[in-house]
Amino acid sequence: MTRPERLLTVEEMCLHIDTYRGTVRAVDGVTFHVDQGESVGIVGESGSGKSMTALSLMRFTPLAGRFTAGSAMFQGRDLLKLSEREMRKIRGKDISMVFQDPMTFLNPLIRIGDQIGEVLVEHEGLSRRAAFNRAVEVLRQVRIPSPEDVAAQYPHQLSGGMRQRALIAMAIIGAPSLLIADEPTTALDVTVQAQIIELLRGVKEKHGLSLLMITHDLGIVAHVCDRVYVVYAGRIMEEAGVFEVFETPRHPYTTALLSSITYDEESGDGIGYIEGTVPSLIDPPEGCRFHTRCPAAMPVCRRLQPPRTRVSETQSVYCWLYEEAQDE
Ligand SMILES: Nc1ncnc2c1ncn2[C@@H]1O[C@H](COP(=O)(O)OP(=O)(O)OP(=O)(O)O)[C@@H](O)[C@H]1O
Ligand code: NI
Repeated sequence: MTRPERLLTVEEMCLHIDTYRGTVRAVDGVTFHVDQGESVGIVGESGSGKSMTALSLMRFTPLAGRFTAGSAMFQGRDLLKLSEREMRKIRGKDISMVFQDPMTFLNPLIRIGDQIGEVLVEHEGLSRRAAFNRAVEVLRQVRIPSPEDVAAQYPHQLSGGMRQRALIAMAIIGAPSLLIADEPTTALDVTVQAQIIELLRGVKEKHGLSLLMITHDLGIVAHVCDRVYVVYAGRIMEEAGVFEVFETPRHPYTTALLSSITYDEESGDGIGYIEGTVPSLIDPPEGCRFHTRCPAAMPVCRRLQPPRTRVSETQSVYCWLYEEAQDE
């Protein structure tokens, strides 16, 4: 078996944001990777640092944010250290991103076709007209009906689902090798959600790109991802192949997340929501971040951050339950 090529390697990445209330450790020592052609999920509750992890890779982080440690190697370069000018060459061309709310990214004053074509004007030197025509083609690829008409429209003239399709068109027109999608369906109707997820899957296959899917929804992970990282309060708790995460979850947090989604099955009972909320990342718990909500917490969990324990080729867990030397 040939080893797939590594596309992105993030090691011990820390993004700290200074606020008037203190420093938010939004991403706090996160290690993960994405291989060529792979679809990787980052899943966790609200406030876990998923978006900040994604935005860090695009360097769309808040002004008050600082990378205090770590690296994010992409095609031989550390994304965390590039200048804004170098990043601009990468965005849209090598790495692109789809957001939860397309309106935060689409310019309301520019025609859809011109916005989508912009990356070709900027990076490939195409004329406005040629770029517009290519945009129409890509709008067709993402199955927008009457793409010529839509390309000439403005964002507010489109429905939410169509806007998200347009954003996906914009994300793929530059043929990036990595597409990051941050909760791309959360703001959409349920039926439209399924269509957008299917579209992303299709786009990934067709263009052979890698997908980093940020979501709180394990259903989407099951549907789209090859592997997944479970995050909590700015740290990774577990990483696993998509079957492993459902069949043999190891971390108590992963188990809790899984039980929180089984409620809508036949019986309707057994609602296992996770008690409590994600702690403030200004003054997060010592030791394992999850110990304050963990049913299996031991004294060591309160004091020391658990190391990574490998349990299979593709599964690792950061939990003292799996560490031999836990009585240190
Ligand atoms: N601009 C900002 N300034 C300061 N803190 C921020 C800022 N944006 C986010 N945070 C904080 O960073 C932490 C991580 O937030 P993030 O948005 O990455 O979480 P998330 O996992 O994406 O959650 P959600 O599922 O709600 O999108 C949170 O504690 C949040 O309050
Ligand atoms: Ni988010």
